Amino acid sequence: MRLNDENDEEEGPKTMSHCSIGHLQQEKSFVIVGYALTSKKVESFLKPKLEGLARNKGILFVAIDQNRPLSDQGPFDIVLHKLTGKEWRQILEEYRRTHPEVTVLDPPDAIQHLHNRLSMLQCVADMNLSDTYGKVGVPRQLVIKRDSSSIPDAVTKAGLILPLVAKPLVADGSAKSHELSLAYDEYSLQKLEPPLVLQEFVNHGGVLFKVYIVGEAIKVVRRFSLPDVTKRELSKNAGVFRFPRVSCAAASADDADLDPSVAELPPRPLLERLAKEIRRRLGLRLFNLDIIREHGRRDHFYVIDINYFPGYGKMPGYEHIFTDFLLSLVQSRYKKRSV
Ligand SMILES: Nc1ncnc2c1ncn2[C@@H]1O[C@H](COP(=O)(O)OP(=O)(O)OP(=O)(O)O)[C@@H](O)[C@H]1O
Ligand SMILES: O=P(O)(O)O[C@H]1[C@H](O)[C@@H](O)[C@H](OP(=O)(O)O)[C@@H](OP(=O)(O)O)[C@H]1O
Ligand SMILES: [Mg+2]
Ligand SMILES: [Mg+2]
Repeated sequence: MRLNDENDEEEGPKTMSHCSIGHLQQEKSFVIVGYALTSKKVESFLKPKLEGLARNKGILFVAIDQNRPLSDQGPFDIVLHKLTGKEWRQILEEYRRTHPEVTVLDPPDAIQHLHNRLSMLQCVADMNLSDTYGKVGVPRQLVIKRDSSSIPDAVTKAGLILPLVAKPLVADGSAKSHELSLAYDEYSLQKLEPPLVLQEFVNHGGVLFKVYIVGEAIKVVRRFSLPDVTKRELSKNAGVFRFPRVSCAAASADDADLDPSVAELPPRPLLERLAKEIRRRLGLRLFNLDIIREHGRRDHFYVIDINYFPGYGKMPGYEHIFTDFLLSLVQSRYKKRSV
């Protein structure tokens, strides 16, 4: 591996056909990052600018062939992945056991926490984060495992306040796991198919904060979100409405003409504490958080979603942040070995 990064000018990527991984590894001149990503993710993340910058910093991205044993490939310094399924998880766990020298980003069992919308937010609830900068919680929520006819009673018993956001319990990256609905009355929820999480909708002025985390680096952007629901609207409407992935759209709300009390970013020290705690508690390094501010309560924040290996392509300056992070991982391993 080459640890200096003084020359980080951007350049187009070179393909691996010109040089073998073994040769580069042998010379210990490159950090080799094996990646197992969907083609959609490769397109949005592994852009020419990232590959070019990485190469100039001594990092090479190499595609993992899922049809060949992982141990026969590489050798890798780092494995980067976002694929689902039990089989892939087992392959990675086995690889981690037999290759402790390789950093797998991130460990599959840690990622599993994010595949269930209840366990995803549990660590934030447990944290009970409250300091001079503000308070961070999660919306009150209820899980419906089966039997949709039980929903109206369950909602009343739990004392949840309408409207509710209904989210599939499983958040595995499938299109279905992103099919969310807003319910104005509990009876209409019987139309939906459990397993579900029913979450109180928190008015937040139609803007949310996406907090991207790459190791210790944090970047926050504003995105458009669902508009507030007024008491009047609630009393006049009934039913359950599917809504699109509004905050996932690449359109940023950073330049929009917004009410300053809505647009003000959450205090940096609060986000740093939150991110650090989630990293520690979940053992994750690559994720983002969706955070909203309760409308009219400057210091009250709610985490509503955590995503593993999100769309970093939409994070400003991700190429520099990501490559620095990869180098820091190798450097810290290197230091550990030489003490
Ligand atoms: N409790 C809530 N209160 C207010 N708005 C909410 C709440 N939960 C979700 N939303 C709105 O719905 C959107 C989608 O919800 P969420 O982020 O949980 O879904 P997702 O499918 O996991 O999204 P992503 O594409 O970020 O993975 C949020 O970005 C936000 O606009
Ligand atoms: O494919 P799944 O596992 O569902 O993950 C998605 C995340 O849930 C989203 O948060 C990502 O979008 P953002 O980076 O806008 O959060 C989204 O980014 P993308 O729109 O670039 O694909 C995905 O990473
Ligand atoms: Mg989200
Ligand atoms: Mg999500």
